Amino acid sequence: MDIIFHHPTFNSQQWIEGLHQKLPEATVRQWLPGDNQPADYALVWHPPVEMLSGRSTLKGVFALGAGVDSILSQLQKHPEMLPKGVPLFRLEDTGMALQMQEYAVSQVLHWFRRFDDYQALKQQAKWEPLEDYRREDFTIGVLGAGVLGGKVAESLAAWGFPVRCWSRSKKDYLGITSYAGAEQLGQFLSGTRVLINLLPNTPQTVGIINSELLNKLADNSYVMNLARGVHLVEDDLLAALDSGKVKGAMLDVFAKEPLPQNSLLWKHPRIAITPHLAAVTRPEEAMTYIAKTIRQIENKESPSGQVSLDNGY
Ligand SMILES: NC(=O)C1=CN([C@@H]2O[C@H](COP(=O)(O)OP(=O)(O)OC[C@H]3O[C@@H](n4cnc5c(N)ncnc54)[C@H](O)[C@@H]3O)[C@@H](O)[C@H]2O)C=CC1
Ligand SMILES: O=C(O)C(=O)CO
Repeated sequence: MDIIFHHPTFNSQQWIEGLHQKLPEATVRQWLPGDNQPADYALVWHPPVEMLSGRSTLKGVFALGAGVDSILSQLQKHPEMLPKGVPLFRLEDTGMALQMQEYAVSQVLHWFRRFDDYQALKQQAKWEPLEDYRREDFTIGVLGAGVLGGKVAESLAAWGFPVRCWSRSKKDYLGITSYAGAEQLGQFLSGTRVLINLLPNTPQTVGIINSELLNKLADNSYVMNLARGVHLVEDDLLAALDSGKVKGAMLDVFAKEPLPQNSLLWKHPRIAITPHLAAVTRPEEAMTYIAKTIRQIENKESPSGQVSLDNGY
């Protein structure tokens, strides 16, 4: 079995050795330009078109992340990159859910305990105890309740917050109110105090966090974007912060990354920023999942994690 690997920043040797340990029968090699030798599987992130083009003998392509928007947009321009019938897989959790939970829970608690307000008071050297927020006024809404959003919702419910989620179809997470489809988006937003975005980037979700949506949230709401920058209309967020509708935002992802130096987001006192690291690929867990999936494909079983090209995620 031959496996080719390409990632613009990962340590290829670590992956080649790690995969070989988990799949001793496999020959794993870093793909280099000009290599058109046979391959059964390809592990990729931002692959050059020529790496995959015409490889009709592939049994599977693995994206080395959870979001497949960049590879799907490349495919739109170069459909020959994924020969017909070759399944595309993505990383399902593989250690990312825990990272997302850490990120979301710590920030929600930061807002809930009013540390943002105390930080502002501290700037003025003011000793001023504020009224506590109540959990019942702190409903959390998770946009996109899939592998990551579902786990984030569950971890916040465990802290006693009222939690709701919104997705394409209804979910059955314990203690979480589930809304589905465009027709229930308004209901989901009404009364939501903290909005956490974990949607995939598809034509249906681009620009979803805009003025119209923000205006439907509870007053003094908070926005956390952990999915993709294109989900959020940055100017609309700035306007909602300035009008007072939104009290604070925590952003991990941006329409343009790295976030340009002249972006107004940097300077806004009520926007916190992290450089797209809410959840990163953990090599050990990712390799375990990929090795398991390859074995399932070889045994003609149906593994989970296959991307639906029709749904776009
Ligand atoms: N900031 C970061 O470091 C990271 C960001 N991500 C982002 O998180 C996203 C979510 O990842 P997963 O939970 O693994 O994806 P998933 O595919 O398991 O979940 C997606 C959820 O969104 C819902 N959804 C999709 N289209 C919808 C629509 N039009 N209307 C309503 N609901 C819709 C689905 O029903 C599903 O519940 C990824 O696509 C990626 O963009 C992922 C990993 C790290
Ligand atoms: O896996 C993903 O989709 C990511 O955004 C990783 O940072």
